[in-house]
Amino acid sequence: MSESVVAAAVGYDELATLKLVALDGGRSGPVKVSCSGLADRLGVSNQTASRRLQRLEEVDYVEREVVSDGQWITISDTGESALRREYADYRRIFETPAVVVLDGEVTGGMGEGRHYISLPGYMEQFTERLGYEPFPGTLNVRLDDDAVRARAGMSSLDAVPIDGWEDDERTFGPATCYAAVIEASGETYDPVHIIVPERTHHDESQLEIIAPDKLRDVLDLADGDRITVRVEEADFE
Ligand SMILES: Cc1cc2nc3c(=O)[nH]c(=O)nc-3n(C[C@H](O)[C@H](O)[C@H](O)COP(=O)(O)O)c2cc1C
Ligand SMILES: Nc1ccn([C@@H]2O[C@H](COP(=O)(O)OP(=O)(O)O)[C@@H](O)[C@H]2O)c(=O)n1
Ligand SMILES: [Mg+2]
Repeated sequence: MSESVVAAAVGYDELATLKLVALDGGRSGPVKVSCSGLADRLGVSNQTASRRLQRLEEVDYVEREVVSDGQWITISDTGESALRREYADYRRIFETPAVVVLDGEVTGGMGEGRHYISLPGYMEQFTERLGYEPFPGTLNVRLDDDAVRARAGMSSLDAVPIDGWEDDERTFGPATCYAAVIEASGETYDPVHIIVPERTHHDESQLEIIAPDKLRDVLDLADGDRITVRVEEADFE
């Protein structure tokens, strides 16, 4: 039987039964199951529990050996795959993705990024903590609506903190950097970092990027060009 036919043939009742067999250890080898015990846990009659086990055997999700006081059940690779599909669904529901992909378009800013990035109080930290001296400025990206929502996922990813500091006249706020890769003009470029200054005049819809090079030059970017910024757990050094 093909995988798609099997998937359609087994409903959630059978999957719940398979899950209990797995919890009892059926994934790693034969596990002794009594129909009445299983029926109690599922809240169904003995007959129904027995029918579900038969069904799981018919679609090759389990192998069974019926003995006088119960049955020995082993979950097959196909059965395990079915459980893993459920597992993947729950991971999608509960786990924050380890990759955040943000799409948007290149835009001009207020012309202040250059000033801030050049300040020695920041530049020394960038060089030491990011491993490169950034081009003086921030490439600004106006994020698409769904990217504005997706950027919240960045908070669970690895970040490089940049500390606030002060000179004789004023204080400078801290910032957070996220290692990223950008894709634009059909090319991939890294390392870059998204920089999120704690004090900023931009709202969530704008992303600022720093990199060793002037990205407009190396990637031939102009205002309005599409760009993808991919933030991952991994270190891109
Ligand atoms: C590293 C860094 C530190 C910043 N610190 C401050 C700050 O202390 N106070 C402030 O008003 N804005 C600060 N800003 C934010 C800028 O004022 C502004 O919001 C933004 O970076 C301007 O970028 P743009 O010229 O690309 O539009 C900082 C920006 C960067 C990149
Ligand atoms: N790594 C970088 C940083 C900035 N830039 C560009 O360099 C210029 C100076 O950056 P900025 O942040 O002071 O200027 P705006 O973003 O405010 O326009 C802008 O045109 C940025 O788009 C770049 O191409 N690559
Ligand atoms: Mg900028």
